[in-house]
Amino acid sequence: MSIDPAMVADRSALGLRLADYASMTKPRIAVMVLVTVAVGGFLATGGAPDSATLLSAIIGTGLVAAGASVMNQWLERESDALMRRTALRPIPAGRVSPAEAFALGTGLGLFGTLFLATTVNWLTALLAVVCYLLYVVAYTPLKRYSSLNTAVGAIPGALPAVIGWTAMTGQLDPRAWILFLILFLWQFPHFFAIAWLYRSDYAGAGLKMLPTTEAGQRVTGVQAVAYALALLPISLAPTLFGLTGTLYFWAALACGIHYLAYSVAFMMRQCDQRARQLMWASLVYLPSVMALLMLDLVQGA
Ligand code: HEM
Ligand SMILES: CC(C)=CCC/C(C)=C/CC/C(C)=C/COP(=O)(O)OP(=O)(O)O
Repeated sequence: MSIDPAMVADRSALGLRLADYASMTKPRIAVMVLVTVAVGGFLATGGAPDSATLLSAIIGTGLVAAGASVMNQWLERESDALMRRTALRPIPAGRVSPAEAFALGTGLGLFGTLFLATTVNWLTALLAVVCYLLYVVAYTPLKRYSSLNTAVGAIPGALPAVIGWTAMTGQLDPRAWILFLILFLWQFPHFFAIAWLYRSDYAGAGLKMLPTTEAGQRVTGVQAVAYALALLPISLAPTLFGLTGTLYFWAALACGIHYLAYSVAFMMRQCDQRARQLMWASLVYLPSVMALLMLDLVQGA
């Protein structure tokens, strides 16, 4: 049997296209977002969520978040082309057309919302829509105008935890906002470290981040410390409000001190090396605290 070279070429072209689509959904960030949905679901149910509903919430939110990330890249195709970190993304590199990305981003958003509304509940679908709109319609355009964009972007970054909660209970509960606050505050040192590393890229593309101005550069480290400091007591709130036990309390305290120490080190000497270390510390902190919450909840359930 002979192999048709045209068919092989077609298949590998399709494979490359699907890989491009997948990369536009920012899969590593999406996975972490979905972990926060799961933790929200575990927290709402004392560690014993209905697994079918939670799985539906994870799939649906994943589709909406993926759509939002594609739309973010559709909107930023011109500024992405100007930055070294993003110039090779599928749209600026010319491998995926803007129209195709727009269709994918809106299609995933719509399908994910309908999926959540039919398999989970309407409140959860509504929160996902709010998240999508805040990310795409508020945060992304605001990057051109004000460094306050980070505070706006941190809302859709943190809301998925609340989505996990409402998926399980069908209602909003004040305790769901504890997890929201942990995620909200975590994002500032996370992003200030990243924005420091890419400050000239951002400035060159006309995007306003805290360290893209001299005045902002002077306070980037102080602000990272302020948010890491505020995060410390908030991260202990799950135990203080009776959601988790002492195992979580002490381990979260240790994680918070670790994150704070790297923020302080960056404040004391703002340089690329310490910014990179802080970025890594942020990427250690979040999965650690999420895993600790799960561990404590599952153990206590
Ligand atoms: C204001 C909010 C946020 C901003 C502006 C932001 C920005 C970024 C940027 C630009 C990177 C790429 C760094 C690089 O290429 O070296 C990154 C990495 C990352 N972010 Fe964030 N982020 C935010 C919130 C979040 C949230 C909410 C999560 C998850 C819950 C998250 C998880 C991650 C992860 C896992 C990485 C490393 C993997 C990767 O580079 O794709 N981030 N973030
Ligand atoms: C359910 C739902 C819609 C959830 C949204 C979750 C989500 C994708 C959060 C990400 C938060 C965020 C501001 C990322 C950085 O984008 P960026 O534009 O600064 O990153 P970039 O420069 O790499 O494009």
